[in-house]
Amino acid sequence: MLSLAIFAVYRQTLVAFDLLSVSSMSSSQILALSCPDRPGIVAAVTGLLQSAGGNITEAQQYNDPQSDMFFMRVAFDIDDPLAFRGAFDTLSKSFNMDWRLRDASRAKRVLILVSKFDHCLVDLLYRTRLGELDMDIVGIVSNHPRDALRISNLHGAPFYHLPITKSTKADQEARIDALIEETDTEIVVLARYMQILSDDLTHRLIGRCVNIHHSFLPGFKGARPYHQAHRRGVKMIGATAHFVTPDLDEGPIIVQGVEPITHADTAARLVAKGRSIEQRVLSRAVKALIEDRVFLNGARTVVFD
Ligand SMILES: Nc1nc2c(c(=O)[nH]1)N[C@@H](CN(C=O)c1ccc(C(=O)N[C@@H](CCC(=O)O)C(=O)O)cc1)CN2
Repeated sequence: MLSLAIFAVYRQTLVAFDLLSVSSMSSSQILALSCPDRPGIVAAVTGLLQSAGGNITEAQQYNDPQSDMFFMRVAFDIDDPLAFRGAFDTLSKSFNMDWRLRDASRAKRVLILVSKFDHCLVDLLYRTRLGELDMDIVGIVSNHPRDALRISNLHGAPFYHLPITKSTKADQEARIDALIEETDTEIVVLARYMQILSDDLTHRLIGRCVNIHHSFLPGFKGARPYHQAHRRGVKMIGATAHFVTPDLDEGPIIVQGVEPITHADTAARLVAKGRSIEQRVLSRAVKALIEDRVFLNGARTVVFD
């Protein structure tokens, strides 16, 4: 009886090590690609994955009939991602693909910029602490000194107070630019950052800088959108997370959200009601970006749920 028990423990140990050895070999990868549409793209990608021993865990694709562009996102487990990368690089050339492949276990490096209103910053930090947002916050930049420092310390993220005046705007932005390079930032989040970024910087951040605008764009662009909406007598207010481009508040839209309001709501009430919409919309957009679910499609986007 004892020998049976010992054998059972021995067998379980072997199984555990075997599982460990297998799981230590395979890694989870995310492949995101776009290319001119043509027949055979999915077959070619999935066929290469199968021949490389990849196991697909999630896949979405979309062909835009207007732009005639094809978009695909594949999550998969594979033992040798480097070998697959080499083979896929060859395949991608025959389809003129724009693609990226990364290890899903590596959190994206994100820099957050904030000004006076920090409700979106607080929400992003909280959702990161919960594990809802799997991102590596490499720094928090504020041009206002007040609460952002205390909040950053709570999260343990490096805080950079970069004040700005009319005469120091260019220098201040140069320091942000340097920080993006030094920290190897992948995504820049403007969490109610109330400074217009230069054309040069926005061009260099195309497709990886997101802003939360506190209106349902294209309505009420520019400053004080809630007050504009109140004067217009709207019955819905909203928020829009969009890519940042040189054209203020015109960037491709990633996520939007709305809430009803009534005739009795003052402009201040709209500001208060809007905070939770902004938080919800920006966090959804950041989650989509860090999970490689967002694709630029001309002036629009493709966002895979
Ligand atoms: N190049 C871009 N920069 C920014 C964008 C954008 O789409 N393209 N979005 C804005 C956010 N924003 C509205 O959501 C916004 C921010 C700031 C201003 C503005 O007039 N700022 C003044 C300074 C105001 C101040 O000091 O309080 C300025 O920069 O001269 C308008 C709209 C973020 N940046």
